Amino acid sequence: MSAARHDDSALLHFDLIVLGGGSGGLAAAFRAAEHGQRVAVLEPQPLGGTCVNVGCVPKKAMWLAADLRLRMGQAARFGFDLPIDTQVAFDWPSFITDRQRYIHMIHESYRTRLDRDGILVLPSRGRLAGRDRVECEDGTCLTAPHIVLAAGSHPQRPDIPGAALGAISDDFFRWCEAPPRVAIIGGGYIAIELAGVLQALGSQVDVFVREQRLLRQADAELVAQLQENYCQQGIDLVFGYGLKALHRDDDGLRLEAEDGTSRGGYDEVMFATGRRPNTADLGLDTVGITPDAAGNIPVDAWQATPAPGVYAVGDICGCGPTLTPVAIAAARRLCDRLFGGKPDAKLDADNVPSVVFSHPPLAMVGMTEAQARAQYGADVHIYRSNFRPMREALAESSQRSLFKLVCTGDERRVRGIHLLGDAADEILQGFAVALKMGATLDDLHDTIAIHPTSAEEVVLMR
Ligand SMILES: Cc1cc2nc3c(=O)[nH]c(=O)nc-3n(C[C@H](O)[C@H](O)[C@H](O)COP(=O)(O)OP(=O)(O)OC[C@H]3O[C@@H](n4cnc5c(N)ncnc54)[C@H](O)[C@@H]3O)c2cc1C
Ligand SMILES: NC(=O)c1ccc[n+]([C@@H]2O[C@H](COP(=O)([O-])OP(=O)(O)OC[C@H]3O[C@@H](n4cnc5c(N)ncnc54)[C@H](O)[C@@H]3O)[C@@H](O)[C@H]2O)c1
Repeated sequence: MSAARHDDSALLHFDLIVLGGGSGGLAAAFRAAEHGQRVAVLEPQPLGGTCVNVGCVPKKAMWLAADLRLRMGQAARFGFDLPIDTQVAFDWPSFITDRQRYIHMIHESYRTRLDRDGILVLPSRGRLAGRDRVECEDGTCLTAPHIVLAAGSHPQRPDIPGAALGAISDDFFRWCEAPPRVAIIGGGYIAIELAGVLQALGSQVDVFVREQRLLRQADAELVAQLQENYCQQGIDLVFGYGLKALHRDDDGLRLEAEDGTSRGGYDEVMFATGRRPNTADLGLDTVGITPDAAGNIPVDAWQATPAPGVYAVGDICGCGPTLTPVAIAAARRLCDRLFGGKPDAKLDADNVPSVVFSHPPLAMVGMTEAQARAQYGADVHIYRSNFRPMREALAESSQRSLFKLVCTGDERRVRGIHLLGDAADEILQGFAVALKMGATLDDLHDTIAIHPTSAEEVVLMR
């Protein structure tokens, strides 16, 4: 904290206090400081929260390693002197050192920027002690007219006997090798992403899903193609599975199903069964905030909680998809509104693009076919391209890509773009802008294709 900006008499009084130094909290702090505000951030863990420490960043690093492994398996087909489907040894501990060095650089850059902007960071949990007051673990009290709750969420284990024997995604980032046999419980983002990484890096992965399909929020046709690709990669997908209990026996970990069957021999069982907001011991009762049944802090469209002056952003309020850029966007807009003279600034949670970092990645923005049919009935027009990308064809792999446009009306307004395939994670961002601007199929067709790419399929679909 710069002495020039905070004299002793005002040391404990701020314009804004932020609880949580993750994606949303840091974005709020930086934006408020840009607007000349005196800001304090309370964060008991390493800076950056879930995304930087046990989420997006280390996950993407592992995904990149897994992707490289899969590509190396194809190298012989491209003339390299390597056996077909080669399993080059992967030094997991050495990669973790590099991964953590990269994460350390992010911590350092945050620290530099916080110091530069005169933001006070206290390594403490915070607890509301009134509408304008926050208490630190050592009893220090800070006051401010504005408080932002950005304390995030944590992985949730199901309430079954033996649940404590299972790992959660936080544990995955501490592993130093691929366990030979892994069972993953859940069919959402985390289950799919970690299944792909582990299988590529040497584990035999079985995924047990309560529903009859993976990824309930994604378009059903793309999910069917992804399921086929995963099966070809050797991942065993078990649908309609109700887990009753988890035991350890001589063979390792054993799953007991509700239908009486059991499967054992697992070295690790990982729960990827959703997350719950971090609202325990936040002092919400002192300001009259009651979380909803899912544990989310209630907020209106302006991130305001029922307590005047207290706001919430990110996973803790679950408004919009629980994604890093959503938490950041909500925080920046809130601070632009409170301190930046932009009275209309608020999060627009419609048409948020997102990517599941599967192998290959699945990218989506806007409506699925099912959502469009529910809203527009028969006036929905689907365009699709199911193809084998050049790399897979050259490598004689049967992995396929599926790109799909969901359009409505005579003008064929693009309502949804769904891409499963190599580089879909990088392709979608620009097309998401087009969708948000109201592009029609003709607009896509009027754009000259970039050849030869997978991306050109988006402007060539008929
Ligand atoms: C495995 C995994 C992979 C993910 N991958 C992606 C991805 O690829 N792309 C994407 O967009 N999103 C991804 N996400 C989701 C993304 O990480 C979250 O949506 C995002 O981090 C939420 O930001 P937040 O600021 O709300 O919370 P967080 O980033 O979790 O920050 C909350 C912070 O608050 C702190 N805190 C808790 N209690 C208190 C307290 N009482 N006082 C002070 N501080 C407190 C915590 O220590 C934490 O640092 C992933 C999540 C996981 C788990
Ligand atoms: N690439 C990304 O952007 C990315 C990656 C990871 C996580 N995230 C975010 O983090 C959130 C949390 O991820 P997640 O995968 O934990 O949650 P999720 O909500 O995506 O999926 C949870 C899965 O667990 C299942 N489940 C829940 N309770 C269960 C139980 N008792 N028994 C069996 N199955 C159960 C659900 O049916 C679902 O399939 C995501 O929704 C997403 O917003 C994003």
